[in-house]
Amino acid sequence: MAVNTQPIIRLTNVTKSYGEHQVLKNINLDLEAGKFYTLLGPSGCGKTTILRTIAGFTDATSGQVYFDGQVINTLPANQRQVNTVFQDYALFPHMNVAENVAFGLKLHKVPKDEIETRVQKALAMVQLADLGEREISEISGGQQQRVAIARALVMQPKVLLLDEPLSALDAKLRKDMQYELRDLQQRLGITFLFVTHDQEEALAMSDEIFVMNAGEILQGGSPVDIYDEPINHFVANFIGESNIIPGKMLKDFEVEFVGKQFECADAGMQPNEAVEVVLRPEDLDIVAANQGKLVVTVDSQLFRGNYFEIVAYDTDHNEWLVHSTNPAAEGEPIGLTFDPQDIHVMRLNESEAAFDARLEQYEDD
Ligand SMILES: Nc1ncnc2c1ncn2[C@@H]1O[C@H](COP(=O)(O)OP(=O)(O)OP(=O)(O)O)[C@@H](O)[C@H]1O
Repeated sequence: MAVNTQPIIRLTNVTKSYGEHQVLKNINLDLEAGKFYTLLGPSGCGKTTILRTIAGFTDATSGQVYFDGQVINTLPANQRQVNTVFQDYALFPHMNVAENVAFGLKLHKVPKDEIETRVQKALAMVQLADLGEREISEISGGQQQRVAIARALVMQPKVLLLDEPLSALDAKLRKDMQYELRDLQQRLGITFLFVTHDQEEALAMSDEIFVMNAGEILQGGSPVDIYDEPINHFVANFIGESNIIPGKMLKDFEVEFVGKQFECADAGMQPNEAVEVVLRPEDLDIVAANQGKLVVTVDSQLFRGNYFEIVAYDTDHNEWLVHSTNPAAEGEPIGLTFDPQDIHVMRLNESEAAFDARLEQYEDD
């Protein structure tokens, strides 16, 4: 039997403009059924606009939005099999918890006893089975957040859109909810599209992350791929902490930076092509100055609980961030070592679109 690989949601060449301001530029996105996806990017990059376009609250200026293979650009929001959990929860303050969850079902004229069963089940899913009769003003922020999720899940959507649903919670509750949401998604097996500007949250929760900036998706991939192989300076900087150092690709598997040559794992660039080299702070080991592949001078350090964050400078005045379990002496030189596969070489100003364009040109030749 053929496996259905059609994406549940597909966006092709979607743009959105408000007057002169283009807030989405040629968005292409495929979401498979049953996976946890995250849109990650800074404030104002267009994450919410993508969610609203999928939900049917905003019309795309151009391009197509598909649900299960059908174009849904003109389908009203209430007829889409998609529900949204909003950042501010948007609960009805004059209704109790159960009434809030029941609201959408009543609107769809679902029979009363079915409503009761489904509401109870949805409340149990988010561990609020006993709080149905409480007023919204009588529950905590974290519980309100769960009501908002229950209210969306009770509609049995195929896709759940979550717009920064954890941003109002304190750090501890936020971590707990990350686990719970991930667990819920896996148990229900529906597609989640989650929006955040918190890279740690995105890395912890997602099957796949789309990193956005200024209305564009710069890179999509698994958390490990995006962390280990950032496509450009922006992604490297946005996902985790990085040392990004200017360099030159001498030939395949050989790169130069800070005036020295290093073996690396990258290939396929022009000889002597100008590049940027990414080295993660946790991939650098400190050794005696005369044994290092590079020598840097320690400027300052902070104790971060399970490691020391050390700031140092090389002779070209590049700043180096190093994570070490041992402290270093400020003002003193230290040696840094790293493995060839810890060096990640990036082309300058690389984006997936630019890469794809190059590939197409290559295929046409
Ligand atoms: N109705 C509107 N009219 C004009 N501009 C809008 C409108 N809605 C959004 N924008 C603009 O579109 C851009 C993208 O907004 P969007 O809300 O999608 O960003 P975001 O990535 O979700 O940001 P945040 O993380 O702050 O919520 C912003 O510059 C915003 O000001």
